[in-house]
Amino acid sequence: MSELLEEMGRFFDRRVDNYEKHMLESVTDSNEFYTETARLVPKREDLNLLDLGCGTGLELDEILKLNPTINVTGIDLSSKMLERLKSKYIDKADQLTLINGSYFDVDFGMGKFDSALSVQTMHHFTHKQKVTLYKKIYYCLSSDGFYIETDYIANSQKDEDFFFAESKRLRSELGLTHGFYHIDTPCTAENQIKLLKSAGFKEVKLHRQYKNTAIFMAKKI
Ligand SMILES: C[S@@+](CC[C@H](N)C(=O)[O-])C[C@H]1O[C@@H](n2cnc3c(N)ncnc32)[C@H](O)[C@@H]1O
Repeated sequence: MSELLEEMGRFFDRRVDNYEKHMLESVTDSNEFYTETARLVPKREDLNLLDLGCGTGLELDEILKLNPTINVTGIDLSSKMLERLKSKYIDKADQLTLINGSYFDVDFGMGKFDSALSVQTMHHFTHKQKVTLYKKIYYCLSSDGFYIETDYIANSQKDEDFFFAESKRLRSELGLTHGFYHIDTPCTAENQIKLLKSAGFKEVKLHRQYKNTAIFMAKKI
């Protein structure tokens, strides 16, 4: 496989050692969006949270400070990222269920979670893939549950179109017809809201927008 596009899990497996340093020191506004995301998670005893693309747990570092009794199901394609997360929280092992797989394939169940969230992982998928996934998230939430998405966003439709065209061009040049590869295809905040609403979420708000990252809150009812 050309190094131009790396398979998603392998991309993060290979970068695990420098991952947290990179996110915390080089990604614009990361000093704010992790803490703000954590602030939105309800503070209730024994809350059940689904974390999609949990990685090494940067958002969980903040969430666990505020919600020490939280139960987290974390799903990630990269086994190395999950190993790192596990080693950080040996003392919280009974609160963490870690699943090495794709959140497109893993069954989330029905009404099992009080909240779901994803941080910096959804900007790799098409509109159609996202709506399919958002429907799964919708069904796995309890009736008063909500989904928080913190993600890299495109600042205009022109930028979004450019990212998707580049992804299509590279995939076509490399003959990649399926599978997840690491290439950024962020959507505008407006499109994100439309996609979440079309999956069934009743109230979708842009909670906060930073330079290249936005936090969305999508309520089930
Ligand atoms: C940029 S990292 C974000 C990790 C963590 N949420 C954070 O903010 O530090 C993106 C993560 O999403 C995971 N990921 C990407 N696509 C995935 C998929 N289809 N299923 C599960 N995990 C996925 C990657 O393996 C990676 O760990």
